[in-house]
Amino acid sequence: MRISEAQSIGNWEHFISSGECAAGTKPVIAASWRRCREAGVDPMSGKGLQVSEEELASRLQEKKQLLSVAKPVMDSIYQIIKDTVYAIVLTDQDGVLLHTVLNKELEPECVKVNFVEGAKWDELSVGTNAVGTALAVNDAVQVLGSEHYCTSHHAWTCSAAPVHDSRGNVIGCLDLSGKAEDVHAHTFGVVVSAVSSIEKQLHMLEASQMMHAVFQSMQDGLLVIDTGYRVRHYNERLASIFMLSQEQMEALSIKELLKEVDLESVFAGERYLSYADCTLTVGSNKIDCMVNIYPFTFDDKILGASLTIREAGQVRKEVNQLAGFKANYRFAEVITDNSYMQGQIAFAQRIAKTNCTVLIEGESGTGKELFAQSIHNASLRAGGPFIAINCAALPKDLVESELFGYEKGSFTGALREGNPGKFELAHGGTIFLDEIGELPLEIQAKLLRVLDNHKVRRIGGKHERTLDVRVIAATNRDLAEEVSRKSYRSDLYYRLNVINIKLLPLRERREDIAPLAKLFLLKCNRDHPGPAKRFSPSFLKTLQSYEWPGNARELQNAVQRAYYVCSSADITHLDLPPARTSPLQHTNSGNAAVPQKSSAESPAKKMEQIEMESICSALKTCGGNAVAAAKMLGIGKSTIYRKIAGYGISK
Ligand SMILES: Nc1ncnc2c1ncn2[C@@H]1O[C@H](COP(=O)(O)OP(=O)(O)OP(=O)(O)O)[C@@H](O)[C@H]1O
Repeated sequence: MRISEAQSIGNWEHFISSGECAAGTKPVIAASWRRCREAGVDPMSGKGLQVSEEELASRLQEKKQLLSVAKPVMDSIYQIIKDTVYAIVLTDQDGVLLHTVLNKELEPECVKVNFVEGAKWDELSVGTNAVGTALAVNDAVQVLGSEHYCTSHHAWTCSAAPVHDSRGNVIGCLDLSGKAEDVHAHTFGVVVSAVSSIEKQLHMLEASQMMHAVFQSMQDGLLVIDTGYRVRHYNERLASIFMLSQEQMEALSIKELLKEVDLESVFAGERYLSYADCTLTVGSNKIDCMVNIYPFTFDDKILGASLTIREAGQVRKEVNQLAGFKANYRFAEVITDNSYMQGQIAFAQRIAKTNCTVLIEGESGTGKELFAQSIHNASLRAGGPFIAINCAALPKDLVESELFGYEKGSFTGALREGNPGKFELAHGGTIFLDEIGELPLEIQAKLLRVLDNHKVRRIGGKHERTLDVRVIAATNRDLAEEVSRKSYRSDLYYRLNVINIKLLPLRERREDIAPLAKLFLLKCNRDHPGPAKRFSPSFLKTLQSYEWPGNARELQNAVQRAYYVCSSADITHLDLPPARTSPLQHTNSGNAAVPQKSSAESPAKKMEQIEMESICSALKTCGGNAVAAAKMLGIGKSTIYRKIAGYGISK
């Protein structure tokens, strides 16, 4: 119940003289008076304490966001009360006035008690007052006339409520102060509801800033459009994917951009659309992207859609990293004591830095892929993918789609979304086309076009994609010979053969047998726990006397096999399979992948017999699976296919 003004003054005088609170003093006021008395506040003073200009500037800066939200609210309150003698004041959490909106009539009164911007109105400075007390008790407070601790404020009536941030911390205080005789029952309610509106807006601002940060920090491009196909929001990542300025982004034609996408069905109410692979049109640019589309609703009505857009190149880069499409070997790991091979390494190191197409010739297992990987790793595109593809291992009718990709529905069996080819996957890196001699003639023409203009058109595709891919091809066939027999396109051969590297078979660089064998043993010892094994002189001698038609790969497998078979620390010739212990004559053939034909009695003939039998038995063990059989024998896939055909073995 409200007490009379006279009674209220009596209560104040009683407290000031005795320190006792008379009955009828509001508890919140009584508690404040006691705090003020204890702190030694002078009841005869009551002037706001002015902070320095620098301090005020820094406090204003700190409360920029609060001010931006509170000022319009204060202005709209002022519009309602402008004909009354009132001041609307915003302070920070320490009670320092940051912003005031007031009726001119009140100005002199405010100046008298220093109720102006930059003055501090906490309890300690000016005793009980709505701002100071609301901040002290963290609650909305109304202080009427002589409830103020200092006599100079007894002509005032003030209502104030603290403002909180989203975590509940007090960050300021809103106050409505006027003449005591103008006291109005609704003032307190106005302050409380204005503060609640300020707090809600602050929370929304915080949430929207959080959303903005999430938006901008996304690795994907984000685009929000409305059902009228207008751009509503986008993040910087998207502008950088599209390579557009802010103005260009805002003027973007969504219909043109998303002409491949069925937006109508999104707006018609389908929940979600996912385009695994989609070409976006930005002006004259075509950008391959992965696009997800999610509609957004308000009051159950679809207002638009949000799109997440990832550059296909970026996705592929990540997939390449995860799937291990990278080159492991470097030139430092290529072992050779042969001077010709050392020259080839030096040459390959030099040309690695260029973007030239390279053709590596050599028998199976001589280290062609090792060279290709080393060239990639020594090149400027070492950070990009290294995609190896064996042209001989691909079914003829799939070579084109594997190399160049296909669009959705381009042929029976094509994936719904379409698929990028190996050339696209190699964008920014190197493609290694092994067994290039096996490429069907019609694909040779298409490959030639790609090499000439660096553009790829997927099967069923409408546009060409420009790619940055270095091509390294390899063959164990004599391509020049194939060209002269017209079974290989001469133009493609010359286009591939810009840089030529020839690798010698192992039998023509026998000095490499021992170092390579030692390297392979070192790897075995490193990969297996337990005491290290070593070669006996008899083992190395036997290795030297063998022809190694499967070259380094065959040697590697022979060493690995011996390592596993050998039960002691010394690996001897007895740990080699019988074929490797029967010495062969040197054939001295430069590119002989298939053993040379000779008389029925020759050791080479015997070797062929052994080889054929080994292949048959491996095929039998592997249920006719040539790839598994090749693995078992330690020879390349293409080698086994060639030998199966050469010996006329039926799987
Ligand atoms: N000079 C070398 N130094 C170290 N390792 C080698 C060397 N040459 C070949 N190797 C090893 O031999 C194996 C076969 O090499 P690679 O796969 O490069 O041969 P390739 O000529 O590409 O064979 P294919 O034509 O059958 O595909 C690999 O494990 C490789 O590491």
